Amino acid sequence: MTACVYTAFVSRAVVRSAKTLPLSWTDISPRRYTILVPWVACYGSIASAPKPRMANKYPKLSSEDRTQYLAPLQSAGWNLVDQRDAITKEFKFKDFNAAFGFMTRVAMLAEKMDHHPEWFNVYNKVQITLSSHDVNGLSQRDIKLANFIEQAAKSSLDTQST
Ligand SMILES: C[C@H](O)[C@H](O)[C@H]1CNC2=NC(N)=NC(=O)C2=N1
Repeated sequence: MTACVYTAFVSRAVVRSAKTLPLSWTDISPRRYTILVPWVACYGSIASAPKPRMANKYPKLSSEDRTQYLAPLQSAGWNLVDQRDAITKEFKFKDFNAAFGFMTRVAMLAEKMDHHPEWFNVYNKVQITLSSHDVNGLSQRDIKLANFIEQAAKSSLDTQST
């Protein structure tokens, strides 16, 4: 940290003294080394500083969360996947155009959320599975995306085949 404070003070001097770029390390004058070494030390101290541990904004769903948020989705046709903590649902549309339009809308939000569905599309069918890698299971991210998917599918109701 001392190196960082020192570095801040000499920054201006570095800019002023760096009129020409050195051709090799041996061309750097001892004066410039006194500036360069603290820079390296400064970056080193920042890089090796322990990263503050932030509580996960989207932790794994608790059993209360599951009753509250998963149950309504299960009633809407989402199922738990065997052998892993994930949910899945298959949507069927009128044709490929309707299916792809739906996927496009979902893709927009997924990218914005940085949370992407595992999905499989053939013609008018779209199978979707949701899970969160960082918690190795279901989180609020999956709930948010699943609820949006439900809305997007509903708005394609006229194009959704039953
Ligand atoms: C590195 C990147 O931010 C992560 O891999 C994101 C991207 N998309 C993701 N999608 C899903 N479904 N789960 C994740 O945990 C996830 N994490």
